[in-house]
Amino acid sequence: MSARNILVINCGSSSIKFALVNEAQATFPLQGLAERLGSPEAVLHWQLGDEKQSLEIPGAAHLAALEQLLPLAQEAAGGKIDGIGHRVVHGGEHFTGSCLITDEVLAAIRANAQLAPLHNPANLIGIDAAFALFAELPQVAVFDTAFHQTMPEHAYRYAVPEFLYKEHNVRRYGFHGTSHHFVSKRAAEMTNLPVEDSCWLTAHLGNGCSTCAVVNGESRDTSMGMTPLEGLVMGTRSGDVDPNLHSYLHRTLGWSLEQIDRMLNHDSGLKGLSGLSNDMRTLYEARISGHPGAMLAFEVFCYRLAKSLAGMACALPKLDGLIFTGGIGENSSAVRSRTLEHLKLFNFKLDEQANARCTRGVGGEIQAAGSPRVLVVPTNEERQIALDTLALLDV
Ligand SMILES: Nc1ncnc2c1ncn2[C@@H]1O[C@H](COP(=O)(O)OP(=O)(O)O)[C@@H](O)[C@H]1O
Ligand SMILES: CC(=O)OP(=O)(O)O
Ligand SMILES: [Mg+2]
Repeated sequence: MSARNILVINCGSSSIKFALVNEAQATFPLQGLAERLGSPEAVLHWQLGDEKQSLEIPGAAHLAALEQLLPLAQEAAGGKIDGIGHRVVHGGEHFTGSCLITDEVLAAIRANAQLAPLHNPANLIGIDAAFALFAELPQVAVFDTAFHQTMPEHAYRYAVPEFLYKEHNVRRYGFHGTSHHFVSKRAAEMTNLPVEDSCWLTAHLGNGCSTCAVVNGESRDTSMGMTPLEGLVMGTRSGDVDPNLHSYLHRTLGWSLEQIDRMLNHDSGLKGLSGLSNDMRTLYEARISGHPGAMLAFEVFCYRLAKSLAGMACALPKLDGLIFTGGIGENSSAVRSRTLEHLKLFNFKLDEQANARCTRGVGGEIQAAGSPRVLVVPTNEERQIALDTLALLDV
């Protein structure tokens, strides 16, 4: 049997990420596809226009993009795609692992759309488009939430009346599980520690940001909650605010729930604090030239991240290393450095040369001699999705 090709589709709220993975090689040569779309990267990031980054998401734009992309992907794979893996953000309590997509699975994903309104509807567009074009291929859903189903009840329950959990699914789920899982496994490999006897704090810092405590290969706690809004400061999301903010804004300003949701999900975070941008690269430049909003956004981001990591440490019996990943975690030596300055009690110290070297896909250990281990580990959610898909094609 020749090595199989897996197409990975990650339809996000404002972008479609896309990869082709061949089981015999770490990266699939995507030249054909990359050239046709004018991108030299192996994992293509197809950004939808800025004007589309809103709640009124343009199903049509996602669909149109996929209708153009999928045939090109098939061509790039030499006409042979053996399975399709989809990132699905919210699987609720229903899914503790990846699974083949059936009608029942699709119904369960639709039922969870309320809990991840920015993500699940976009994920469903990807699945529908792939079924329309490749009806005969097995398709697999890989859930952001599945890795966190090992959290103990004291970590996943909110202190609200029990019936809200039992009858209405109100609990913490956690997200970015594919990434936290991938980087913690990879960190164990990089340090020659057995996955089943190693403990990590992970910080996934992309557009969405979350921390996780990983004990012996399992998630024990994470900063995101019922939806991907809880926890850290993110690109456009506020992270934690006082839950009374909703009623306060409603009573004092007359804002509707939709307005408040929109403000917290789209107009807050780095963008709201800086008044400038949700992009850490822009904020970095602006901060150097003294932009007060950019300086404040950077400081709040790093302090809140440090505070979350310190909290996550409660779930660990020991610490083998702190891992930075995601676009910001992998590239911003300034964020890594400033965050660790807030964690003095942990004795973290960085080797600033090693810290500066870790960017653009270069990972490694960055702590100074004698400090607890700190690693930069490039994440690869697409590869983990491909591996899960291959495993399900075998059963
Ligand atoms: N060189 C860099 N320095 C600082 N931040 C960076 C750099 N490259 C990318 N980023 C940041 O990474 C974030 C996007 O991360 P990414 O993991 O690609 O997001 P997504 O959640 O969409 O997968 C953006 O805030 C971007 O500014
Ligand atoms: C769950 C989540 O926040 O995902 P992303 O970072 O892709 O927005
Ligand atoms: Mg991401």
